[in-house]
Amino acid sequence: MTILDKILQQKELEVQELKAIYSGLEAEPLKKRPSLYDQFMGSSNMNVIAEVKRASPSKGMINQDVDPVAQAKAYATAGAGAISVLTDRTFFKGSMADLSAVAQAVEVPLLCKDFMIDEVQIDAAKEHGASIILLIAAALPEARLKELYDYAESQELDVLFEVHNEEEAETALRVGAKIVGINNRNLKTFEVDLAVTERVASLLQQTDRLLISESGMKIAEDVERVREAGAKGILVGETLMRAEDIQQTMNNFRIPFTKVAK
Ligand SMILES: O=C(O)c1ccccc1NCC(=O)[C@H](O)[C@H](O)COP(=O)(O)O
Repeated sequence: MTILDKILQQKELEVQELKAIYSGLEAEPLKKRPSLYDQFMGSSNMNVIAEVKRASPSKGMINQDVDPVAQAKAYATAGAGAISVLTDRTFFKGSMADLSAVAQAVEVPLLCKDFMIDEVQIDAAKEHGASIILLIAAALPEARLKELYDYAESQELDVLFEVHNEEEAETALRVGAKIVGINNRNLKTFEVDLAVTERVASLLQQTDRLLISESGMKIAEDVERVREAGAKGILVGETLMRAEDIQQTMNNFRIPFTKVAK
């Protein structure tokens, strides 16, 4: 069984618990946030989705004792275009409480980073202040992805639709995803390779589609590589969580889209 299978098995249990809490509840967002899509498409610099990530299956503990609010405020001050909060407890040591606390502290678009398999998780994400949810192509059959995509849109949430290979990119196209995250990390083997963005982005080039390259960004050269492939945004967890100087790291990543004469 892969780690993704184990995570999804755990999500089945969590969904049962959430259904007991959320049945019949009409979720309201805590506050209106700017659209991730509009903001990133209109930007002249690489956009960063900065992630609050305490731990992960591939790296173990990253920063378990982080104050998510202080971290998110530091990200926003440093110029993050959006913030991602990992809310999975079992494998990433996050929580919905982290999401709520961050939602009250920052104004930027906010991603509930979890493994969505049911509408009730989307309700919970919205209720805790998220303006974006994640759908992972590898996690569900296409018909179910489409249902959840449409449900999230009906709730006025943006969807980051995550793919890792050409086949999943085709799924993203058929689902009609406007914002596609290309994850450089293979969620089954943990291998990280920026060539994934270069390969998969070529199938998704369309002027009105927003491409985000996810995972494995460490230095400015990594960001230049995915910019060349067509990414308008990057999703960064570990490097920012370990950064001694968040502002400096963010400045290194927020490279311009037009080449600057030297
Ligand atoms: O990060 C993991 O180990 C992981 C394992 C299994 C499923 C998902 C996983 N991570 C989620 C992510 O995609 C990353 O948190 C995100 O893209 C940031 O990656 P990084 O900058 O490399 O921390």
